Amino acid sequence: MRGGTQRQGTTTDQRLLESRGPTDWVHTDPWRVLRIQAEFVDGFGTLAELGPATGVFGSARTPADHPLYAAAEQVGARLAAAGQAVITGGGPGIMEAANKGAAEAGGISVGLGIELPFETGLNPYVNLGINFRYFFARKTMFVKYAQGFVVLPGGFGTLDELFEALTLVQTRKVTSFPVVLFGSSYWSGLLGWLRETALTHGAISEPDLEMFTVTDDVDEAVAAVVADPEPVTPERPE
Ligand SMILES: CC(C)=CCNc1ncnc2c1ncn2[C@@H]1O[C@H](COP(=O)(O)O)[C@@H](O)[C@H]1O
Repeated sequence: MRGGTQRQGTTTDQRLLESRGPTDWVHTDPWRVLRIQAEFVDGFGTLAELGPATGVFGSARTPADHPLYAAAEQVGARLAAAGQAVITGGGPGIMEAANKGAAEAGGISVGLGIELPFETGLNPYVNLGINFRYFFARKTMFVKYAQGFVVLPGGFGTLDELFEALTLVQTRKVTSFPVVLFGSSYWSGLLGWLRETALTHGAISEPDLEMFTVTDDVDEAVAAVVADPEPVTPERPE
């Protein structure tokens, strides 16, 4: 079967060679597939030889004078010192702090940027950057190239990335990622809800709650993702 539609009076190669003319065809879904494909090709090609890496997630809104910015910077620096590349969303706030720590410690500082209507661009501490149009392509890169995650306080974006990692572990799509929740007071409400509501409801099981390390200590956070001696893979109820 042949795909596409023939626009009245023009041919595909004519439209290709036409330098001005309407461009609406470029924006149709079948053509978008090529763009999506290109994002994967670009991402895989750029990151294939990255080596061991940790993802650091957290709020885009944390200001540079906030204690969590300093903590994320230290996390980035210690990860780099331990030979880990640091992968972030390449934006401001916690992402910038982790990239800064990694870059200034001489490490590989990866930023997987995303095109947003309120564009901020990659932060200046990214030394290996890719810009994505599609969140899902970008998220694949996070989970394909990072072997563990340190998640600092954040909003919807951070929660999305955290739960993506946890879902992949829970469903055994990946053997295991060590996941660190940094900032115990920030995460306590969510953890309490998971235990008291989601677990009680039967929506998750006890081992699911053992998938993460909760800490306020930079060294403990880094040790949990770097060493990971006995990664926890939760049992699925039969
Ligand atoms: C000032 C501002 C809002 C800039 C947004 N610029 C961004 N640039 C890159 N990644 C982002 C951005 N916003 C959200 N994200 C993604 O979502 C997470 C943070 O979202 P949030 O602030 O927790 O919900 C980050 O780990 C990142 O991967």
